[in-house]
Parts: sequence; C-alpha cells; structure tokens
Amino acid sequence: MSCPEGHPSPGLLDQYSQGFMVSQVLFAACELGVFDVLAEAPGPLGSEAVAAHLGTSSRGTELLLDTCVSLNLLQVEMRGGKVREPSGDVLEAGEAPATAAALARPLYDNTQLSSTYLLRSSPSSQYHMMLYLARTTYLCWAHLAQAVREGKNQYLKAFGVPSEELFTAIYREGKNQYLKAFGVPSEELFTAIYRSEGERLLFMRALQDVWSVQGSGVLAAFDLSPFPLVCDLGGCSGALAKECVSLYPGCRVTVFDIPSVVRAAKDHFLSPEEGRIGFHEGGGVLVVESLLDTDGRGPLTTQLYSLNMLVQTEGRERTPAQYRALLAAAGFGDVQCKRTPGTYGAILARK
Ligand SMILES: C[S@@+](CC[C@H](N)C(=O)[O-])C[C@H]1O[C@@H](n2cnc3c(N)ncnc32)[C@H](O)[C@@H]1O
Repeated sequence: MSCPEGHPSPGLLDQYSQGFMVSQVLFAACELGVFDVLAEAPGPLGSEAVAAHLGTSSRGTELLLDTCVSLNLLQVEMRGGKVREPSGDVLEAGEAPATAAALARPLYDNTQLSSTYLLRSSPSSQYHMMLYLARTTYLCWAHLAQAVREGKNQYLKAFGVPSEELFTAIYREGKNQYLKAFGVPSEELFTAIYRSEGERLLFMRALQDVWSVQGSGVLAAFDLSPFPLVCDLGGCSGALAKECVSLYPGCRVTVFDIPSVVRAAKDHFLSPEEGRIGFHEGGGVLVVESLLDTDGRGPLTTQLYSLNMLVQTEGRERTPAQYRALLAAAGFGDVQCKRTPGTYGAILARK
C-alpha cells in the first residue's frame, strides 16, 4: 500500500488487522490434522497426497500448506532434494528462476516448531490449546467491542442459546437479573466454560498442554522441597500437580476442584498408579458463626462478639441476610442458614 509523503506507512496496521488470518491458518492446519498426517508419512508429501489423506480440496490444501511454509509451520522440499526453509530460495544450482518454478514439485514436511508443539502425540503438544483457542476463545473475541461496552463476558453471544444446564443456573433463585442483561454471570462462569462434557475435556486438555511446557519453570521458581504437602486449589486435571511431584520427589499434592472436574481428571488425566496425587472435590463451604437476629438488634452475646471483632480484628458478626449477600457475591447460589440452640449458627453454601 502506498502512502502520501510524510505519512507513516500503514504496514503495521495491515499486520494487526490481518493477524486473525494467521491464527486461522494455524488453527485450521491443526484441526484438519495436517501436522499429524505429515508426521505419520514415511517422508515428505505433496499437497495432493495430503489432501487425499485429509479428504480436503486440492486447491484449498495447496494454499494452506504454502501459507504454513511462509509461517515456518511447514518446510517444503522441491524436486531434486533442495530444502527451502521458510524465507529462503528454492533453486537448483545453475537454474534460472522461471525454470526452477516450472520444474518444482513441492513436497511438504513439518518444521521443528510444528513437530515439537503441534503434533497430537508430542510430549510438548499444544494441540488441544490450539483447538480451544479456535473453537471457544476466538468466537468470544469476535464480540470484544460488545464485551468492552457491557463489561461482561460474551458466552451467550458466541454460542447462542445457552444449554439446559446454563438456563437452570441463570434462572436459579436471585439470578434473574443476569438473564435480562443477557450475559453469563461471572459466578456461573464455569457452568458456561463446562457447558458440555466435550468442552470440559477440551478446556482441561488445553490447560494440560500449557503446564506440560511451562509447569516446571513455574514450580522451580521457588524451592518447594520444604513443603511435603501441597494443595492445588482449582487444580483442574492435575497438570501442575504432576509437574510438582516429578520435580519434588518428597512431595504429595492434593488437587481441589469441583466434582465434575475431579471425575474427569481421574477418568482421563491421571493414572491410578500415581499415588502421590490425590483429589478433593468441593464447591461448598460451611460457615460457623454467631448469627445476629434478622434486624441486627440481638442477641446481646452476638452484639458483644461483634464489638469484640471491632476491637480485636477488623471483622463483625452478621445477620443471615448479610451472609447470603456475601456468599452470593462470591458465587454461592444455594445458601442455607440454621440457628442452633447454642451460641453459633451454621450456614451451608454451595455453588
Ligand atoms: C482457570 S482454571 C485453572 C486451572 C488450573 N489451576 C490451571 O492453571 O491449569 C480454574 C479452575 O478452578 C476450578 N473451579 C472453579 N470454581 C470452583 C469452585 N467453586 N470450587 C472448586 N474449584 C473451582 C475450575 O474447575 C478450574 O479447574
């Protein structure tokens, strides 16, 4: 693009505005299985052979493969055995460019980058993260301007009518105002993220991919060997837990997460032989406190405790309604309060 004299080049804007195309090339190549097909073949493949393996169009496949070459996701070997690394030349010795192009029969293969990170079978694979970004994150980003306007996530807009489960959550007592706002309330975020078993597993696999590459760096940042028992709150598939026990042989890890995630983690992510990682399912909290009367005017003991909290801490005693409000703000939709004959009451809150 030419620009008037004295104006900055708009090249950077082209790069920014077309950045989504690069992401989509990467996502499409992963999703179609380009890198896996090439890895499983005995040698580099022509685009027709790749298209035949994938069941894709010849023209689309050729364009995709060539773009992957420019992105360093693939390398191409021309007939005669010369390898063109992404930005290099591809000429036979002594040949004029036109002749070389006419003779060229490109054979494609993975680069070190794609072999390391994009094959499903690689120990450092980021394949599931690519799928997650392609299928979920990308669709939410299509509504970024609206998210900024509303200050809300865009799950409903990105994925249309919410699932039965999501409706149940939104309609639950005291939550109707969120439906009016037409967004998934932040405290129901994980209901939206885990809106189907497939989505739950994809999310878990995506995070597993991240920690398989970055986990040891984080866990080695501090020497955790003095801690024989580590609890990973919201520990998901146990990906960080695995890195932790492999780095610190004397350490055990308990992963705390919601029951459906713990079930999926046990079924799909950890071998039963891994004795040093345990799971704890949760999503509920029992608050034991001295409860004020509904109007806050008694009992006297509780008022005195409240004053004691004032002079000794920064806390206070509360009425059941005040606890409900606190717990609702922390995402607990189901809150039950019971007074007991003694000084203390019990509040059971579940997500
Ligand atoms: C953003 S994910 C991070 C997972 C993991 N720590 C990682 O980095 O890979 C947040 C985790 O918190 C869990 N979580 C959300 N709400 C929870 C709740 N109420 N009780 C327990 N875990 C919860 C989710 O299931 C999820 O595994």
